[in-house]
Amino acid sequence: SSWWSNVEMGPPDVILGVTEAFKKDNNPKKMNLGVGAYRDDNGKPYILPSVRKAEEMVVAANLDKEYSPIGGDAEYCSSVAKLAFGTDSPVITNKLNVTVQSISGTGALRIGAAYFSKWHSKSKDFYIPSPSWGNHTPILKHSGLEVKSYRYYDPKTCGFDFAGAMEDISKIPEGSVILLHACAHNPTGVDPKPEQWAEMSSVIKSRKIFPFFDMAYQGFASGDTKKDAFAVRKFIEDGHQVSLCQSFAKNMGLYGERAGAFTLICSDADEAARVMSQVKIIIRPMYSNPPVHGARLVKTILTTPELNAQWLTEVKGMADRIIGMRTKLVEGLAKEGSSKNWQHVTDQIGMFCFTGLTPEQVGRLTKEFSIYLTKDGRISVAGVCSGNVDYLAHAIHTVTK
Ligand SMILES: Cc1ncc(COP(=O)(O)O)c(CN[C@](O)(C(=O)O)[C@@H](O)C(=O)O)c1O
Repeated sequence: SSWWSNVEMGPPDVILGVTEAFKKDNNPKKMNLGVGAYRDDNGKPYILPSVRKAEEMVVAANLDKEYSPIGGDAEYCSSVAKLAFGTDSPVITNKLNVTVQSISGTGALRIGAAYFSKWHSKSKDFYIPSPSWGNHTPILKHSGLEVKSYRYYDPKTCGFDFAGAMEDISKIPEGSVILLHACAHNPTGVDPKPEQWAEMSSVIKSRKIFPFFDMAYQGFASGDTKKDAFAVRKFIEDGHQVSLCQSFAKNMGLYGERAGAFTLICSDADEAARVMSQVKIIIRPMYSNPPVHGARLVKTILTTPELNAQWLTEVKGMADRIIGMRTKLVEGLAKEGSSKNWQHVTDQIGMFCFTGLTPEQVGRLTKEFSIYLTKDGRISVAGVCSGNVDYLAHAIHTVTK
C-alpha cells in the first residue's frame, strides 16, 4: 500500500475555497464577493499605475537576482517602517524599530507568532477579536500559542461591542498578548473610534497586556495612510512597545508578490541589535530569505516622491470606489423596498462588509443568484461594481425580506 493511504481529504479553505466554487459556476451574472482582493469598476483585477511605473524603473535598473539579506533589503525595511510609524516618530529617529521583510502579511504573522512563542516568556496566550480573520487562529496555533478571544462585534447593531470588548480586556491576565486589527477589521469592517482606541490603549497599558497589531490595509480603509495608522501611532505615543504586521497585498495590489513586514519596538539600540539577531535566527530555517521583486516595487514607490504621491492618490481611489459601492448598495436595497436597517453597510469601513446575513441566507444567495461569499455573511465590497450592485441589492432583498 502507499505511504499516504492514511491521508484524509481536508476541508477547502473557508475564504479561498469560495473562489474555487465561484470559478466552477458558469452563470454569467455570478459574483465573487469572497476573497479580499480589489476589483475595478469593470470587476477586473487592478494593477496600480504607480506599481507599473515602479516596475519599469526596477527592470530598467538591471538589478541582480542575488539572495536578499535574511531580514530583507534594509532600505525597504526602513521605508515601510516610516510609512507605518511616521518619518518623525521617535521610534524611527531613535532607531528603536526592528523591522524585517516578511512574505506578505501572513508571513509577518508567522514570524511574529514564532518570535513570541520563543521570547515572550510571560504568557503564551493570544487574545484575538471575535470574530477575526480566519487564518489568525491556525497561524498562532502553528507556533504553539494559545488562542483566546475578546468580544468585538455586536450582531445586534452590526457594529463594535465597545463595552463588551472593554469588559473582556479588563479581565485579560497580565502579560497576555492582544491582537488588534489596526484598521479595516476583517471580517466585520467595524473599527473602534479614536476615543475608543484611546480607552483601549490605557486599559491595555494598565493591565500590562502586549499590543500585537495586524495592519493589512493601511491607506485602504479611509484612503489616508496616516489616518489608518492612527491606532498604531496612538499606542506608541502612549508608551506601548507594540509589534506590527504589515501587508502590501491590498494597498499596493501586490497580492501575489507577497510583500510585507514585521516590526518589534525596542527600548534602545543594543536591545534592537539583540532582538534583530533572534528574529533572523527564526527566519533563516523558516524560508531563509524573502522574495526580492515585490519589495523592490514597494521601496521604489515609497522612496520616489512623485511615485509615492501618485500611489497615495491611487490607494485613495480604491478606498473611495469601495465607499461609493457601499452607498450604492444601501440605495439599491431601499429601491428594492427593503424595510431593514442597512446603516451598518455604510458605517463599516475597508474591504469588507459584515452584512448580518445568516448562513441560510448566504446559501440562498449562492444557490439562487450565483453570488459567492463566506458563510459568516462577509462580502468583499471590492467585488461590487456599478454593473452588478443592483443585482446584488435585489438578491439580498429577496433573501432577507
Ligand atoms: C487582517 C488580515 N491580516 C493579514 C492578511 C494577509 O494577507 P497577505 O498574506 O496576503 O498579505 C489578510 C488577508 N485576508 C484576505 O484579504 C481575506 O480575508 O480575504 C485574503 O487575502 C486572505 O488571504 O484571506 C487580512 O485580512
